[in-house]
Amino acid sequence: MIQIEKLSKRYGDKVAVNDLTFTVAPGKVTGFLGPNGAGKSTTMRMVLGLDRPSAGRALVDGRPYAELSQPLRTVGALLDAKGTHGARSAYQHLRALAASNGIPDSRVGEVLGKVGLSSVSHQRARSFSLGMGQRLGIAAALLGNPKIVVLDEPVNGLDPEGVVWVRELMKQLAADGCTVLVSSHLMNEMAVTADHLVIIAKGRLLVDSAMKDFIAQHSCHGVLTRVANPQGLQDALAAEGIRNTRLPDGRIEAMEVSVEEVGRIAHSQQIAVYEMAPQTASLEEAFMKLTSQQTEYRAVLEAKQ
Ligand SMILES: Nc1ncnc2c1ncn2[C@@H]1O[C@H](COP(=O)(O)OP(=O)(O)OP(=O)(O)O)[C@@H](O)[C@H]1O
Repeated sequence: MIQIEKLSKRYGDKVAVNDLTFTVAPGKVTGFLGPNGAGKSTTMRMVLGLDRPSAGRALVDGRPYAELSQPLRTVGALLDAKGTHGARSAYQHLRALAASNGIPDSRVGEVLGKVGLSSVSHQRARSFSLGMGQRLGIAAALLGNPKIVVLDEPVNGLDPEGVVWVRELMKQLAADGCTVLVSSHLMNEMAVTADHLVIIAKGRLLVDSAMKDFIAQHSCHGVLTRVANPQGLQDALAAEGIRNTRLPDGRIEAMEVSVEEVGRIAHSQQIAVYEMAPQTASLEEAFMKLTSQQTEYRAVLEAKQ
């Protein structure tokens, strides 16, 4: 388990993390989301003892990271994929990490196989692509067979096959009882990976909820329909208690209803239907809406003259 308790971090005048409290439970993948500059990496760095909190504390397995005697055996982390010694081979890099944490050499070959780098294990890490570097970082995180895994943007730079692999790996770790904290910018990716969701913006907690509750609350379904008699359809929908609006182009948007239901209602009124399309507001949109007022860095598109 990871416990974040009233955690804050200031850099001079800048408050990067602001009075954050949440718990990351075992047996689940917890997605940690927020826009650029929200404070995700800073929080993870404090969990891993790489940054000192200005206030509050972060506990790993009930203790601050600094008090763990063989930390890689308790918590594995992927923070910066370029954090490897470029002149070393993948094998040498992992062997050095294993030696400093009392982990047998045999484990190095195992994790290299697990992340698919066995065939390049003697190449210098410097020659690795971004995706291979991510795989090596994940191998390092898994080296000590830890019960807690912290991954900062693990799918960054991975090809689609790699993205699916990381997703399955995290689910497997959670199924084995591990505590998995994974940061991302991508709400849709988290929706299919994480069981629990923590969203922060400007260092503050916005959402701490089961993923299924967040999805139920924020993905709204509707149907867009073009018919011969818009007013007739609107009246019929309203008579069945279905919220709807007429768009400027005359199409009817019905909320929280299926295509089949709207089709049945139109048919019952003998209204000719020319077009129907299901509408789903994406979770990505919900995430952007939630964080839009809280975004630290936003690109400004210049209007065309
Ligand atoms: N060492 C530092 N010195 C000064 N400011 C910092 C430092 N590290 C982070 N910050 C600032 O703290 C804020 C939070 O940064 P952080 O990297 O934790 O955000 P993030 O959510 O991980 O962002 P991203 O998604 O872009 O990686 C940012 O405004 C950042 O500029």
